[in-house]
Amino acid sequence: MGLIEQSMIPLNKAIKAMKLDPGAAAIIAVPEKTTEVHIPVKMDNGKVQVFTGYRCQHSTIMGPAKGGVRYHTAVNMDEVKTLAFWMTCKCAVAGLPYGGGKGGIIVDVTKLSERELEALTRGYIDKIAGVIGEKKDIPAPDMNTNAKIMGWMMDEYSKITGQYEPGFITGKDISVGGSLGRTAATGRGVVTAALEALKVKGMKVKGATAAVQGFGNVGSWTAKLAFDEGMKIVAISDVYGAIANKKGIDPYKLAEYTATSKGHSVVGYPDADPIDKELVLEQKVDVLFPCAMENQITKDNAKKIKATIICEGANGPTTPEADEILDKKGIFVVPDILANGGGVTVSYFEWVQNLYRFFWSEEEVKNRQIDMMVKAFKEVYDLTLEYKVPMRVAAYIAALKRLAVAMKFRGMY
Ligand SMILES: NC(=O)C1=CN([C@@H]2O[C@H](COP(=O)(O)OP(=O)(O)OC[C@H]3O[C@@H](n4cnc5c(N)ncnc54)[C@H](O)[C@@H]3O)[C@@H](O)[C@H]2O)C=CC1
Ligand SMILES: O=C(O)CCC(=O)C(=O)O
Repeated sequence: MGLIEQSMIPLNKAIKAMKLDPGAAAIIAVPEKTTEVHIPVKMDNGKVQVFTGYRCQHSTIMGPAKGGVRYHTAVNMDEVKTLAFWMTCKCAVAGLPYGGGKGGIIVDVTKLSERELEALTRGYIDKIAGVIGEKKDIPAPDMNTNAKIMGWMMDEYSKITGQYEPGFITGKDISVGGSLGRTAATGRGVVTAALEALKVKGMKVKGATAAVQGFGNVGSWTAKLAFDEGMKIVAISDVYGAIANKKGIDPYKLAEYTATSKGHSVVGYPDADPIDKELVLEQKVDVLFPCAMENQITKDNAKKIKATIICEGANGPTTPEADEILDKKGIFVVPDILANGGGVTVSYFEWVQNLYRFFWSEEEVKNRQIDMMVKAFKEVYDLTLEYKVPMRVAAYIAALKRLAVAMKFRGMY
């Protein structure tokens, strides 16, 4: 089954449970606009290489499209469309005045020099400039993109429009209009959601055990902030391998290690033992945080999962077949479109600050983010009780309720 079809399964369950109007359901099932571009880059060896990139605006029903840009070899149009659809639902669950968008380039960033990466980034913006903008579609970071790349994108777009354009992109460095708290925001939201889930399950936070898949932006900040709450991180993986320590891993020390390790990998960290990376998902822990990428928890490994709670930092880490298995096992799953909405929430704060040219303190950003996440969690949890559906379906119901009202008032159905 392709990613788009997979993503329609919980959506259709929500549509059925809430008896959504078929017209509204049909609108939400497809993206508004997709763009494919080809970007020639003069490489350091003097030869030209042409890269393929995408941008998809799934929806602008509730506001401009919003969502990150991914640099990865597995990027394809279906993936970008699905990620954009998830952004529409995520923004609606969080109550943000945005639709959903996403972009990506098929590229292995480890094979590019800094100059090639910058040329590719600027070339991508040149090609998609017509379909993005502060009031149209606002990009942000995703896998293998970061504040430096957002800065190049902002600079290129500002050159194209002939004016300073901080509000066209979020996840920027503070010096060019970024928001305090954005780098840690997705992890902070994931941990906020996990704390709410522990509360619902009547479990203690201090000493609760956790395993984290992925140690990039989302995984590393999830691990650090969970550690700050007193949780014990017993296993962590990345694309290269995994480490475990029953006594707990200090993610701050691990981040110091990965700052200079080969490929910035957790592999070789001296205060833990190496384990098979698949085993991270199978640890007997209170909370499992999948923070890498889609389709990691499948029908093959779901049976072996022993966590009490799964809190999804990544987008789409669990396949629909796995979801059914986890549900039967009674595992409490906090779905991606709720759990990882902290990143786009603080992106929204960044955009607001850019529009006003007035900046908030980190404390203000954090408090507002936590308030919004706790409210969204409660709304979704109440819907699980009302409709007797799992948290994932309840999250789609929360999103569809908002989208349906907006569509109605726009006269779309
Ligand atoms: N950066 C953000 O603000 C947000 C990101 N997300 C999602 O979170 C996930 C991670 O994104 P980032 O942390 O930004 O990316 P990143 O590129 O900073 O980190 C990705 C991490 O996952 C690891 N990884 C990749 N494949 C793996 C595998 N098969 N097994 C174990 N580890 C693997 C990589 O080694 C790296 O440590 C993605 O699904 C992304 O769409 C969701 C919301 C916001
Ligand atoms: O910060 C944003 O605008 C979007 C982050 C993102 O791409 C995501 O939540 O998947």
